[in-house]
Amino acid sequence: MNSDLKDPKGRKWIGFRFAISGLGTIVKAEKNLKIHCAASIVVLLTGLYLSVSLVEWAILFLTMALVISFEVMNSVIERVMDFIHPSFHPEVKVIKDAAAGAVLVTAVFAVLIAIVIFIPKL
Ligand SMILES: Nc1ncnc2c1ncn2[C@@H]1O[C@H](COP(=O)(O)OP(=O)(O)OP(=O)(O)O)[C@@H](O)[C@H]1O
Repeated sequence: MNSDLKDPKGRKWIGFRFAISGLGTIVKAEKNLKIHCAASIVVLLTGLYLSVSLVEWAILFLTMALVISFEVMNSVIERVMDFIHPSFHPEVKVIKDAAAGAVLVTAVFAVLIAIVIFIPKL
């Protein structure tokens, strides 16, 4: 076991460090996640440029968190399925397609939210 885990002073940071490391690994490996992160940067810059309100910022932050989190979970599900069942199976297809569908739902609504917030300010 990692000796850091026994360090009572560092304990509260351990989960945080592992979480950042996990995110880094997934972002490096997944093209779609890089695209969502790039889109989030564009949204942040657009929000600054168009001076969106505090409530609009809150909605944009929530939306970006939702899309990125769903994409991370989609990648995790893909990896779990590849690990436990590397060969083709119709149920794996259903699971992976449904996980991808969940990301699609968040992405479509994120675009709608961006349109509703940004278009009237242009
Ligand atoms: N073991 C499998 N059994 C059945 N279908 C599979 C299997 N692996 C992948 N697929 C099909 O291929 C699609 C893409 O799966 P893959 O794991 O390659 O993800 P990906 O190419 O990273 O896709 P995404 O763009 O959603 O991240 C799945 O949605 C599913 O339809």
